[in-house]
Amino acid sequence: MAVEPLSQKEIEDRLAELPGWSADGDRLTCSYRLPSHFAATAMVVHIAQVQEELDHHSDLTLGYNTVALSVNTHSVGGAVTEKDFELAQRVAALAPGHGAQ
Ligand SMILES: C[C@H](O)[C@H](O)[C@H]1CNC2=NC(N)=NC(=O)C2=N1
Repeated sequence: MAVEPLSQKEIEDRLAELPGWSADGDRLTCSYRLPSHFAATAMVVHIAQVQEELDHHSDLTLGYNTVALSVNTHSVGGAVTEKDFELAQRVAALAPGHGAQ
C-alpha cells in the first residue's frame, strides 16, 4: 500500500475520532493504564499480533500497569500516515477488552 504523509488538518480531523490519542511532533502517541501488570503485558502481546498483521509497528513501552505507544511511518521519512491511524484505531478498539483506560 502506497502511503503519503497526512496534512496537519487531516491529522487533527482523524484525532478528533480517536479519544486518548494525540500528535507529538511527527508521531501519534497514546498511553493506557491497566488493572494489573499481567493485564498490561497481555495487551502488549495483543498489540504485537495486530502490528504483525498490519506490518506496521509502534514503539511499544510496557510499564508496571501502563502501555504506551508512539508511531509514525518510517518509509516516508517518519511522518504520520493513514497506516498510523489504522494501527491506532485497531489498538483503540482492543483496549477496552483489556480494561485499559
Ligand atoms: C519491510 C516492512 O514492510 C517495513 O519495514 C515496515 C515494517 N513496519 C513498519 N512500521 C512503521 N511504523 N513504519 C514503517 O514504515 C514500517 N515498515
